[in-house]
Amino acid sequence: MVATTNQSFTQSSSLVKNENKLDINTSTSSHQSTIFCLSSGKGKCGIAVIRVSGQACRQVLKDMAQFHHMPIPRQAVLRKIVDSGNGVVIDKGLVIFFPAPHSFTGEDCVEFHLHGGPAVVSALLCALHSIPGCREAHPGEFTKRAFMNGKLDMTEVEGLGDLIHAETEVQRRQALRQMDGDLSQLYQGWRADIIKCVADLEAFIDFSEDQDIEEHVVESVKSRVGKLRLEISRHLHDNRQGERLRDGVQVVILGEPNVGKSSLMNALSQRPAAIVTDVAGTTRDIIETHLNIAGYPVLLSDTAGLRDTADKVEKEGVIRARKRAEQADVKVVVLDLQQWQNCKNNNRKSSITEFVISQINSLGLQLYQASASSLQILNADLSDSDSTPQLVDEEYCQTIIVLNKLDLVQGNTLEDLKSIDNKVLNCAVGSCLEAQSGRELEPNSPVDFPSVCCVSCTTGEGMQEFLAILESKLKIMCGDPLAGSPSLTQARHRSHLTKCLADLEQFGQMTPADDFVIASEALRRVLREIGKLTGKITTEEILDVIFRDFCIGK
Ligand SMILES: Nc1nc2c(ncn2[C@@H]2O[C@H](COP(=O)(O)OP(=O)(O)OP(=O)(O)O)[C@@H](O)[C@H]2O)c(=O)[nH]1
Repeated sequence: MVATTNQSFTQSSSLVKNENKLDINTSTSSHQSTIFCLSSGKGKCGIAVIRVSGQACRQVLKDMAQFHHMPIPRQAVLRKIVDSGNGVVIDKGLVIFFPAPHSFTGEDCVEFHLHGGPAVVSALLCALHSIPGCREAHPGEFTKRAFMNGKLDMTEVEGLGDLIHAETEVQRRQALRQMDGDLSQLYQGWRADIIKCVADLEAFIDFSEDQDIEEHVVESVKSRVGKLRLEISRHLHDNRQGERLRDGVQVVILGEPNVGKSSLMNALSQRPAAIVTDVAGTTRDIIETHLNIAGYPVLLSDTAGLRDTADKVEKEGVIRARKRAEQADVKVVVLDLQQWQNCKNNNRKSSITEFVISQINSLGLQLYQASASSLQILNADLSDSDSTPQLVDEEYCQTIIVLNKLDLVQGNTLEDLKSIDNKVLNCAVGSCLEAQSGRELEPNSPVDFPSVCCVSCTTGEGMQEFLAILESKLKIMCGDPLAGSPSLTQARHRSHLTKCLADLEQFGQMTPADDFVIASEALRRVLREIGKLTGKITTEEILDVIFRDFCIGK
């Protein structure tokens, strides 16, 4: 018998069926109660939206909005809304019916749009309570039902959760893309590829004794698995752009005492978040504030001034500052231009580059700029399945060097400063730092040198330029959520895909002498991991974790 394409297809579809056997029973059972909830915000407002989902919706429409025939689906109708228990009119408002399965949850759904007074809302909720089979929804229960009824997969559910929690414009864009199914499509595509590979391989195992078997089948599977391996590697080694955007970019302000770190923190957050005094060592602990900078979510940290000190409390502050520096996505290193002015005044020759380098050296901070992994991945050739790069997880961060107290620079020193080309300064400082880090730069590598800029926290001079640089660094760290293939956004995804990659790599090491049955089992494990990723295979425990972060009414 010859392993034909058709056989492969037949196997492929039976494989899908087997895969589906792994699913937990996700269909919503018909005896489930009907749920309702206030879906708009609490408190007095113009309009309140109350949603109902489940079998009792038709009864609700009859009893509370006096529909003897069901209204036209998805069309708002103005009705008097009545408490069917006592016949009292609650309010006059819009009623919309979404019959199953064409609703958010996949069940019959009703939406009431009423006046947003607390008494109206509470009267409607009480009236719904009295309808048999109706109860208030738990947090995220509408979405859980949508998931159970196959309306959304797990990544889309997570995208929806992120959309609800999105606080900045760029976060919103990423969440919307995920909710719209871009990530789901990517993972489903990978799953379909693996199903095809398993089918071909198993056809080969079953029919390999026949001389007519197409010899290239195994090689073709290996090559397709190799490509997939590279795609997943690329997706995993994206310098955590999507996760960073979801969780917030860690921007840490570092420097010696008294250089103006807290002043910069206050200027950025536009409030006196940190105490500013002329006493060196004022800030001891880490002070954090959440900011929205050009649509990017930022966790900004002010830290204790870095210096050797005998003071127990300050010492602990310095340890914390250094630890925080290690976790930073963007390091903002503040230097005091008055110190450079003093050098000049004392006739000590020092160019601004020399000053910056010597100051940074004395702080003892690591200021790497680009990760080797990102460079290798960027340069890898997708068409060559054997070129899976060896990935090195290296620190990846961006640095901005802020020369503060510009207002205190005068005379010739100011003239010197103004005559310097910023690009030349960036390159000079960058080259020195790279040389000191002992790393060799690859030619034409997309390495960003630290950016240097001059500001005065007192007068605000240079602050716009600093903000523009910070914005460009945030863009580099988070990427554009709408460009290219969708980003990995959650640690959960990372964990499943890392396991997939390990199994794909194991498969890639298979030799003709190996047992193909064991090799195909590795691919089946990949299928199971992708199933867990998209929620095809799940447990109540995982569902509880995912839905508990949803708000009531969603
Ligand atoms: N003239 C001038 N003074 C500044 C500027 N920025 C900060 N200062 C002053 O410098 C002093 C120290 O400022 P801070 O912001 O507390 O400095 P810090 O780096 O946080 O200090 P530590 O808490 O000791 O680490 C204060 O007296 C500020 O008013 C500036 O741009 N120009």
